[in-house]
Amino acid sequence: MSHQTFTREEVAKNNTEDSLWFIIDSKVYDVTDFIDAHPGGEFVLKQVAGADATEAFYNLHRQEILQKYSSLCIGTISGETPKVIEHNPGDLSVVPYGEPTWLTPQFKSPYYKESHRKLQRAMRIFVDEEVYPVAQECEKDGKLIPQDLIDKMSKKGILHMRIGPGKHMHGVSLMDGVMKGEEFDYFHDLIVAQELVRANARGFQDGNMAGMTISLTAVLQFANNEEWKNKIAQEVFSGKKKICLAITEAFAGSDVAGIRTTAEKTPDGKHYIVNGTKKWITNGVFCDYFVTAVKTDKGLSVVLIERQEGVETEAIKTAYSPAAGTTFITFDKYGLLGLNPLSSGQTNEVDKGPSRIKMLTLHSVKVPVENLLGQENKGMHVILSNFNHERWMMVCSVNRMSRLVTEECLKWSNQRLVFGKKLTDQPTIRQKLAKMISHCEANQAWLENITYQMTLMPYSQQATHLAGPIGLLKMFATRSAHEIADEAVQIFGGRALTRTGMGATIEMFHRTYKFDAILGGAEEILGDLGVRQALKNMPKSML
Ligand code: HEM
Repeated sequence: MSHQTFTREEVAKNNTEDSLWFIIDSKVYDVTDFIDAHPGGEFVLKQVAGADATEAFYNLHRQEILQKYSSLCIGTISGETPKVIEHNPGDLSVVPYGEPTWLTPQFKSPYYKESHRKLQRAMRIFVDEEVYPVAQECEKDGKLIPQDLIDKMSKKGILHMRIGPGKHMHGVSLMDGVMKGEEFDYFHDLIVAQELVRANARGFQDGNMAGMTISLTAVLQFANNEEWKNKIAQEVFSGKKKICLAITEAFAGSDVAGIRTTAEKTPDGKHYIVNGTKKWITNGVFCDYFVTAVKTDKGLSVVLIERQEGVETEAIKTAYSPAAGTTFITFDKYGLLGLNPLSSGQTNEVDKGPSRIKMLTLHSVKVPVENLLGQENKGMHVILSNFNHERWMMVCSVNRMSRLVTEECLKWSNQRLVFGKKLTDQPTIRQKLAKMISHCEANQAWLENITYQMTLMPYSQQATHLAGPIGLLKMFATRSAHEIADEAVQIFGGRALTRTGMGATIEMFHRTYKFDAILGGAEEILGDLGVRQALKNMPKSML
């Protein structure tokens, strides 16, 4: 920005098409060459030529637009200081309730130590500078996450952190030495999950290695060969290979026991031959490894299948961006013929429109028996073992996104003028905001309480005591998301229905919050789980 200063009289003289200036927040903008390109049209700009357009501008745009178009700014009004607060990478929100209580200067929290604060700050800067711009682009174009960003995350230990605390963190330096992997606990885990959500792109959010967070854990906990386990873990943590969880099928969603994909042992007992299909597999379109639930002779088993002959992946069109890489998978020894065989590393693009499906068609899915995870026919234990962490992570994310939406509503209703008044002057709008804030705060407080219990319990005890509360919390968090999405649309009106402009975040949230209400266990199933677990602990005697 130029440091030239002008008087308001000088600006007023530049009020024609040949020289069109105006003032926004004591800064002078020369939009003469921008008139034709302005998405809101030239007419509105001519109406404020030479004048102070601050109120008109903030009634229609967000602050970031001025940062993006900063080259239009030619100086400031002499003797005046801009009032609008600009957001810099790493900054905390100054909007009330824009951050959870522990990040609000006036409040204290018993849960967070210095290492949590340091990690939060480092993650915030990384997300603002590196993840956000990529996420926005991928979300828009339907592109898959670029390898370059995966490499950066790997170097900072973010891929390690996303699996949660554990032995895999030992010896890992996090965020260029901000803390040691050994110190990493579930509150650090919560921070990583909530900061990543701020990239504000729901499809990309899942495309950003969500598959790994729910599948690599099975390899780390249940691999039957230490050397093989370390090889897979090393490949995935370095970002060279991608892994996902393949459980659900057209025939089996929350009712995992209903899966129909079969794994038959070869006569020599050295391999399984896998046949079947898997649906809604997050990241499947670009993965090298699939942690797959299969039916073996006497029950369920879990095997790691490598992308190979007979594995075919096909992107599914969903309500959110193809950046998520949601997949339909076929394990078929006959496969489909005549389609382009592509290796996962060859493309980071999913076409849009009718031809956007990329298939990987190879032949014969032969899985070495060494790839069995846990014991044969005891796969249910493997599958269930990660559900709690997955659901807890989803609560971290959906609640942070709900907060972001609430923050957007607070900002918008405080700047938008309707009938000559701010939206916040209307009691009905304040009621909506009250409801949204309360849902965010209630969920975060419950989440932190459960997280604290997690820090004190080994994983086996978490399954016994926390599966129910986590189920109930996830149900509540997604019911809250439903309420928040609904109220946010009413506050933003027509702008909540367009994918660009002021209401873009609201439109995306309203279109996609249901992913969280379904994935990882549907609301109804989780509510039921929570109550059934509580009933199990009811005293036997009459009360
Ligand atoms: C440097 C100054 C300005 C820039 C860089 C700018 C840029 C933009 C951009 C990028 C949009 C697309 C919507 C969005 O992303 O939010 C937009 C929309 C719009 N702009 Fe501007 N604008 C400027 C000043 C103004 C002023 C002073 C007015 C009115 C007096 C105005 C009126 C509008 C209108 C009516 C729309 C359509 C908004 C809607 O339907 O929601 N713009 N502008």
